[in-house]
Amino acid sequence: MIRFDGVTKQFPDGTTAVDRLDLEIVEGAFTVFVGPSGCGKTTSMRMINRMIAPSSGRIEVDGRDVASVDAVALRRGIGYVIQSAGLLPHRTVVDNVATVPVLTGTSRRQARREAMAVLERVGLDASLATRYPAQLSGGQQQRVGVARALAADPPILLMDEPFSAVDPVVREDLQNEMLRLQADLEKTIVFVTHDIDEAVRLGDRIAVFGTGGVLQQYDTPDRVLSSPATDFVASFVGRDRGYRGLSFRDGSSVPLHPLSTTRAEAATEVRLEPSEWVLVVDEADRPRGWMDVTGLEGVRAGHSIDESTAAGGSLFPEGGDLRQALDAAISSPSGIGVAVRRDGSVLGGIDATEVLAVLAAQRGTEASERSRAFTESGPAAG
Ligand SMILES: Nc1ncnc2c1ncn2[C@@H]1O[C@H](COP(=O)(O)OP(=O)(O)OP(=O)(O)O)[C@@H](O)[C@H]1O
Repeated sequence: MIRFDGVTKQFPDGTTAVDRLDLEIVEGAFTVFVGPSGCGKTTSMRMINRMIAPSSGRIEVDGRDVASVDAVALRRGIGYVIQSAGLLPHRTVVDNVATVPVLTGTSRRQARREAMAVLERVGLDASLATRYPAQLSGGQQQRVGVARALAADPPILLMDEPFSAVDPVVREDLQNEMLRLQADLEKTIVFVTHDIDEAVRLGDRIAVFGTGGVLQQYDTPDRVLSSPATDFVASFVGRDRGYRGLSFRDGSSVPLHPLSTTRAEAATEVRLEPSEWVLVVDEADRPRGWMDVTGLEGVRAGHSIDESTAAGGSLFPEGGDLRQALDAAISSPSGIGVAVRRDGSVLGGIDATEVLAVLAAQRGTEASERSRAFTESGPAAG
């Protein structure tokens, strides 16, 4: 466990970067420090591995004050990943990853063998191992940075904006990889980002920092979105926080309705009223697009299915959440969302108003549970 106890950091020029921080970071949890630029996230993180010393207060790692522990020994148990990956340019990928184990006494051969296994773990092809960092893409360099931090198998991993320099698609890949790794490794991870979406996606717990290094809220992503503790948090998480919060709600009780579908080869046989739509599916029953009367006339006139259908919206995967359900319904040209099985075949149709009814029902249940807890514990107990 990592514990901040009344920690303040004031730099010599008078800037208060972190202001009386109290925080307990749970072992094995993915904790994200989030907030706008300059609010003390990086400073707080760097006080954990003693790269920065607090002006007052105390930081404990596993019950020991970090100020009293040898800094080198402390850092051996704490991996550190930064935005630029921080790789050594004149060493190959495999030797970058093997650096720390070699420094701590593992033979070069053994360290390289282990480095190859870690590279595979972070999703890097073995053929990249002999390249130099400059011969890799930004996303690949970040993976090497993560591999290097993991090579010494530290129980704690600090990650400072590790994915902020890569494009959004690669970034999403890296985030998924991180979630997959963490499910496996269960390290104590502290991750700094200024991107609330990234925080919500990755974190078990989120610490929202505000101006002047004051901690605003420390909570689950769901609670940060649904019950911001301060106006600062509310404005930081943004106007569409309610919609984002839907991704923490189970969509399994959204009603599914039979859908009118047709195979592409039979599309010319379909009968449609002017306001009706039919979902065209392929031979495996997977959606290809929506067709209305105009599209049907097109197919009958010899146009292709792709030319005659409107691309479907996003799909609602079996087992998905309420955000995916609502998005599927409102992004569909027909107004009906399409639910699909794991193999991509059509499962049924979704109505947006029914998704909202499920949300209202879930909220109603939560409200009555809260009021029961309040009555049982008595107003004075809280
Ligand atoms: N060595 C330093 N000397 C003086 N002020 C500093 C120093 N390092 C950081 N600061 C200031 O402390 C405050 C917090 O900085 P910090 O880097 O922790 O913020 P951050 O939330 O991580 O921001 P960013 O996302 O931009 O990195 C800022 O006002 C910054 O300018």
